[in-house]
Amino acid sequence: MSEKKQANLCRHLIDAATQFPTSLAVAVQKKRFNKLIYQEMDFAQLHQRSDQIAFALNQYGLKSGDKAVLMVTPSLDFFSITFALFKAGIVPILVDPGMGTKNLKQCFKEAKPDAFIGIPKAHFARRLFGWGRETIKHNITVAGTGLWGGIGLKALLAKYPIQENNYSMVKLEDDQLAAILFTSGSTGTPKGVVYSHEMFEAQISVLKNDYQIQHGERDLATFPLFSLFGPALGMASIVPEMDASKPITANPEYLFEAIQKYECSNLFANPALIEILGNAGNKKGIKLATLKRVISAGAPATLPSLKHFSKLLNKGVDILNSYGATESLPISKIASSELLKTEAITDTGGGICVGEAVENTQLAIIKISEEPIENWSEELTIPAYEIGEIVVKGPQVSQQYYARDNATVDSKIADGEQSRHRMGDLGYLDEHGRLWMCGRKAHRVETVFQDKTSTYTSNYFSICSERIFNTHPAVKRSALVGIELAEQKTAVVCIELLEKPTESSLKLFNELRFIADKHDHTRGIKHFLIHQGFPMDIRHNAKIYREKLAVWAKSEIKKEFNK
Ligand SMILES: Nc1ncnc2c1ncn2[C@@H]1O[C@H](COP(=O)(O)OP(=O)(O)OP(=O)(O)O)[C@@H](O)[C@H]1O
Repeated sequence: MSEKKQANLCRHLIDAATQFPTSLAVAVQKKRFNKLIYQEMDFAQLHQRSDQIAFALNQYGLKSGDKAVLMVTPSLDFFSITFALFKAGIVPILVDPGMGTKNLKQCFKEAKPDAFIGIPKAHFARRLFGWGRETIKHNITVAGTGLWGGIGLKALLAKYPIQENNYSMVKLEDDQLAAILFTSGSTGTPKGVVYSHEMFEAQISVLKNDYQIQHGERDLATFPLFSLFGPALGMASIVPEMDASKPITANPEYLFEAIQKYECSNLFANPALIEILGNAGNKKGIKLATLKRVISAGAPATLPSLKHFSKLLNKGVDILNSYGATESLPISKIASSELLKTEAITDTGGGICVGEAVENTQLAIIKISEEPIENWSEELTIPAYEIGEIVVKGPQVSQQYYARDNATVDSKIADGEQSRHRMGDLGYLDEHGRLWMCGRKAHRVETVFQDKTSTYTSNYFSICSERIFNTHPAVKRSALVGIELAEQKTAVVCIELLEKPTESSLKLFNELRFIADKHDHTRGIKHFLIHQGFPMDIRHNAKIYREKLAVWAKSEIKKEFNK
């Protein structure tokens, strides 16, 4: 049973501020007139400033249980405000601005925020698009004035100064709503994931025990949510000058400088950024000798880019590839040295190995289905090596979506006090208990072919089949989509080429058909199309918008048939 009203992850910040008040907690890199400058804050300052903000927010009328959209770029204020919200029991609503204005509007409609805390640009968009118009009562502008209809943070703090620094932090029940984090929406409208302090505590514990993060470390934090864990672990978060919602636009030089200046021991980055840093670093012969650990998360890793990036690291330093989702972060991990040994399996259709479960986490695979499952039973599990839907149970697993009862019913399975979460991802477990990821459930293509005498069915999985075609030397990446053709579901593979084609694509397609026929996971795939540049998510540059691609593929195939 959950303990009564004891939970607040800020207890870790208070511990750090007591034990090592003058250690660096946050450093933010900024570009000013062609120069990189740094703003810093120690643990005592972060604790004090978040107390001041929490107090002022309460005086301004915000109370525990209220919800506040937070659209502030990573900065000293971002850290202070986030910890202030947690201290005051105000629920931060965190969205990825990269998801687009239409999705954002829908998120705010569902989350019903009471307050909006943002930089001027965010307030401008709020007013322009009418975000949260129905419910927002308080507006606070960070790094700007109250021109936007509310109050500036500076003015707020001047108006309500805390008397003595003794803000009494709100404590919640373990499973009470602490934050709402929206998914990135690669398979539909983003969903608000309900976070509790118990989930945050479990994540902190995994970072300490599975990832061995220790007090005194310094992390180059390229992802805002992860950067918040730094101070909770006694680790300094070094935030580089970059747009965190578009990591692929980051300037590698800035990141290298920050790592070197602060002698960072940890780097947290998504696979797209790892690729960019690897390319730039190898060109310049850079060595990142202080890094002891690199954590890659958020999207499937590509093995060539891991190999490339590893050349910048000291011998023996691993890139830890983490698998998880907003609903459960992390679930499993595998070190690059292990992952590279699995390359041959991936290249022949065996999926990507995402490693073993992190502490206190149970993995299971169930039969693929779209039907809700009310109650868990061990009988639902299927044997090792059989591909099905990945199901996860553990203290870091969110128990529900916010205001999305249908999505909750579709993805949670009651199992005692905790629900299991259906990941919407397909995969299998091997005999060592390692998890292999085969693609998203929504991206599988089930084809049925009927002739006069028989019916033939084939199931194609995105990661399994694409990694096979990606081995062709001309292919940069590929994307499997399903289209209706003559009333039959047909698998089509779209191809992005490494270089502009010099000859007819007929030869390439024949070679790809030959490859397809050699492997169980691709046998029967006959349709290929060349695409100039897939529609991708801007955060990861790894998640292909297949729904859009399928519409394009259908029209292209039709054109070919009509020729
Ligand atoms: N290491 C990894 N290897 C392979 N896939 C990964 C890895 N890490 C994350 N993923 C993919 O990313 C998904 C989680 O992403 P996220 O929580 O941002 O939401 P989303 O799936 O992009 O959005 P939505 O759920 O709204 O469609 C996982 O379910 C999985 O498909």
